[in-house]
Amino acid sequence: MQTQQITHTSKQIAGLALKDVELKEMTETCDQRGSFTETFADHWGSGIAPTQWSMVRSEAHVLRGLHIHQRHDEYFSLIQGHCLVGLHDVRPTSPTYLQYALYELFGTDLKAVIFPAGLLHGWYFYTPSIHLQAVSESYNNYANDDNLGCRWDDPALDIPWGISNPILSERAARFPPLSELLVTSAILEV
Ligand SMILES: Cc1cn([C@H]2C[C@H](O)[C@@H](COP(=O)(O)OP(=O)(O)O[C@H]3O[C@H](C)C(=O)[C@H](O)[C@H]3O)O2)c(=O)[nH]c1=O
Repeated sequence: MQTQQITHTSKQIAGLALKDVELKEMTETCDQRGSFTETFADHWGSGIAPTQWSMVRSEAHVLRGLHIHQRHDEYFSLIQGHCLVGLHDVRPTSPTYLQYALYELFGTDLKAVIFPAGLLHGWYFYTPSIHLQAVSESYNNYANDDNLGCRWDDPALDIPWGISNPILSERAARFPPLSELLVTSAILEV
């Protein structure tokens, strides 16, 4: 059995270890045909029970988010490309409330960021990329009433993205600052 030679390591590059957030390592087993990697298994005990899996392609310089969901947990794994995953904790009862975490992921070092409801999250892609995403509540259920967001570059988030003028969706370009999101939503009352 061979394992993939890792040239770039997917890891947290800034911020704190946020409560209940996991960077899950995977084992890519290689042979002469290619490789095989388990990307999720119930027995990992990761604390998320996915009800929907999605595969997402992104162009270079795209930033998706920041979004917040108050009911569902989420799983993110980069399969191909190079990206950043930014998180900001807005759970008032969390010991890491209002702290952030920033991860740099490479498709050549498969890892998953798994995080609970109540964390603002977004992903930036340096190169054309493909990622897997899983949620514990399906989009057809949460889209209309649990899908808020805030500006990705609000200084109050503290996230050191190190990028400028990413490509956003029209909706994300209109997102309010964090302070407005916290006031206009019920996040502070959770
Ligand atoms: C999320 C989703 C979207 N869609 C459709 C709806 C739109 O026509 C299109 C793009 O959706 P959206 O602009 O919401 O996608 P993102 O901005 O990439 O949102 C995603 O990334 C951020 C960071 C998140 O937190 C969202 O939960 C996550 O799914 O795909 C679906 O058909 N199913 C889905 O589950």
